[in-house]
Order: sequence, then structure tokens, then C-alpha cells
Amino acid sequence: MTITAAVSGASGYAGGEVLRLLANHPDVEIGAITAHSSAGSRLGELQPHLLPLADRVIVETTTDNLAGHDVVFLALPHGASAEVAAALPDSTLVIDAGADHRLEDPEAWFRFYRSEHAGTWPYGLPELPLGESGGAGRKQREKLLGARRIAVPGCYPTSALLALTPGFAAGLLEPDDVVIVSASGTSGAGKSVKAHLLGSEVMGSMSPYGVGGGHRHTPEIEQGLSNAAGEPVTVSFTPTLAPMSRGILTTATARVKADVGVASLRAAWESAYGDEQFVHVLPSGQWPATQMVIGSNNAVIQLAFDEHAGRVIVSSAIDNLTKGTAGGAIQSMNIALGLNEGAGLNQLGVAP
Ligand SMILES: NC(=O)C1=CN([C@@H]2O[C@H](COP(=O)(O)OP(=O)(O)OC[C@H]3O[C@@H](n4cnc5c(N)ncnc54)[C@H](OP(=O)(O)O)[C@@H]3O)[C@@H](O)[C@H]2O)C=CC1
Ligand SMILES: CC(=O)N[C@@H](CCC(=O)OP(=O)(O)O)C(=O)O
Repeated sequence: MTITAAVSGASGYAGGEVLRLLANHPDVEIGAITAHSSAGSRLGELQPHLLPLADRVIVETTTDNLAGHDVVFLALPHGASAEVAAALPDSTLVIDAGADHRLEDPEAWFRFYRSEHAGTWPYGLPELPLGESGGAGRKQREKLLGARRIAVPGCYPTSALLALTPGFAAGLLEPDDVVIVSASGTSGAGKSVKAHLLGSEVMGSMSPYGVGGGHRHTPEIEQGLSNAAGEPVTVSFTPTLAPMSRGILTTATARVKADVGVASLRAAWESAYGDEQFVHVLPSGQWPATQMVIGSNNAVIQLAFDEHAGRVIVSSAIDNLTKGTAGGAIQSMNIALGLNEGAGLNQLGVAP
């Protein structure tokens, strides 16, 4: 069976990465390629690395152009996807890389995005614990089976939730003392020109932003950790910008509950990800590096118990555009449509 997929936002970084991965997907035929100001251009002008698709022409993002596909990927600015999705039939699988449908709490949405909440869709991070009473050992992928609307997580939340949910799901961590610091490549900010992203500002320098609890991914991370813990979890999250185009390295720390030791911590993470094909707990002593995962749908994780401070330190690395966006989107599509979960996602990291 061949699945037809349209990609909206095809001129951007996220849409371009969806196309790169779909071009290698054994079950998918790429249909309409849509965007906004670049409609009418050859894809090769905007995504020169997508050589086999270079002569395809980008068309406007309209319901007519997106109609008639089995799957529609939306990689649009925040706030643009709800209207597009509403005009598509319920039978079309719509996968939104934007933030519009990730949050469960409309108040949290309004606080961070200042617009009306568009509703909540199943969350496209299959490896998360299901986080419902009676759901011990079950995963979020259950909610993606047969889904026709999926919200792809933010890139920082993907790295932070993969890092910390095993400890919360196993009841090993205190919910009120979680500190997360992530370094991201600049592609996380999208293609549009921003003063702080000019080459001479970014090259050879690192800087924090969204400091003091202001980054919009804070409620998304808290939502995922709270669901895993079964109680509210409070997070202090600080993103930093790193002089690289792709990749996120997250360092997440949390206070460990009394009488929890290194063996139970390690067992929790290893059992959470032992059967997962894309999330790898590295052998003891080997620490994540973004280079291990660039271009791939993999996440690598390592943890240590800092007994002196009573904290677990978890490091995770992902490619923000692959596991953090397009790879996660395609993995979720595969699950929703009953395909092999790893189809089209067998790329390894690019190192050095
Ligand atoms: N970059 C990343 O690492 C991640 C991005 N995301 C999300 O993916 C989405 C896209 O991000 P990204 O690719 O980085 O952004 P870019 O700025 O690189 O691309 C934006 C895309 O949206 C199109 N677009 C802009 N306005 C409209 C509109 N009104 N109607 C239709 N299309 C429009 C643009 O088309 P044109 O160029 O023709 O105007 C372009 O194709 C965002 O919601 C982002 O938050 C999610 C996770 C990670
Ligand atoms: C480096 C950088 O700027 N990163 C982006 C996050 C990208 C992402 O995941 O964004 P969405 O939630 O918008 O999908 C930021 O901090 O705004």
C-alpha cells in the first residue's frame, strides 16, 4: 500500500526535514509541497540538499492543494495550523509540528502563547509513559495507534522528557526541584532572519535566552513530567543557543527521593528504554554528544547519581530537526497508520 503525503511549510527547516526523511520512506509517495511566500518557486531553490525533489514546485497552502492525501504534515508558524487542519476531513491524518495542539491546559496555552487554545491532540512522543492510573509500563504509542490528529512535541520538550520521565514514572524523583538546561543549534529558531542568529553573533559564542521561566516549552515539559509522575512537577528550564546548526544537548537534574540509590535509578532508565529502537541509554561512563545523533531519529541518554547533592544528573542528545521534529512526526505517522514504526528512519548519526 502506498501512502500519499502532503508537506506544508516545505520551504522551512522542519518541512525540509520531513521531506528529506519521506524521500527515503518505503511506503510513502510525496504529494503536494506547500508554503506561503515561496509558492511558485522550485523546491531546489529553497532546499538545495533535496536533490531528487529539486524540480518539484512549491504551491500555496490551501485546502484544495492539501486535499486528497492520506497524510498532511504541517510545519507552519504557531497559530497557523488549526485553521488548515479544521478544513481537512477527519479521515486525513494531520501531523502538526507546531505547538498549537500540544498543551492540555488552555490557561497555560494562553499564558505562554497569548491566543485562543486550538485544542489538544495525542502527543507524538511514543516512548513516553502513558501516565494514566493503571497504565504502569504502558507507553504513549498506544494513544497514537489509529489517531488522525497528532501534535509533534517541541524539540526541547522531546529531549527533556526523554531524559527525565523514567525517573518520575518509577516514583524515584522529588517533583519540586527539577532543573533543566538545554543547548540548541540555531536551526531550532527557524529560517527567518533574526538579529541574535546572525553568523557573527552566534559563531564561537553561547548565550542563554528565555531565562527565568519565560520559555514557552516550560509548561510542555511540566505537562509531560507531571503526567509521568501522577502529581504536579515544577521545572526551572533554561535554553541556550550553541554555535552549531543542529542538535540539542540537555542536562536535566532532579532531587532523588530518600533511600533511592544508583542501582534503582539505572534500572528505571534501562527498563524504560530497553525495548525502544530510537532511545538508547549509553553504557556506563559514556556521555551523549550531539554528533552521535545528527541526521538520525535517535536519542542518546546517560545518567549519574550525584550522591553529594542527592541529585540524578541526566544528559540527553537529539537532533532537534529529526527526533525533535520530523523524525518524531514520521515515527508517529508510522504508528498511527499501522506501518513498521521505524520505516524510513534507519539513518545513523553523522560523525565527525
Ligand atoms: N526548527 C525546529 O527545530 C523545530 C520547529 N518546530 C515547529 O515547526 C514549525 C515550522 O518551523 P521551522 O521550519 O523551524 O520554521 P521556518 O521559519 O523555517 O519555516 C516556516 C514555514 O512556514 C511557512 N509559512 C509561514 N507563514 C505561513 C502561512 N501563513 N501559511 C502557510 N505557510 C506559512 C513558510 O513558508 P514561506 O517560506 O513560503 O513563507 C515556511 O515554509 C513551527 O511551528 C516550529 O515551531 C517544531 C520543532 C522543532
Ligand atoms: C534555538 C531556538 O530558537 N529554538 C526554538 C524552539 C524550537 C521548537 O521546538 O519550537 P516549537 O515549540 O516552536 O515547535 C525556540 O527557543 O523558540
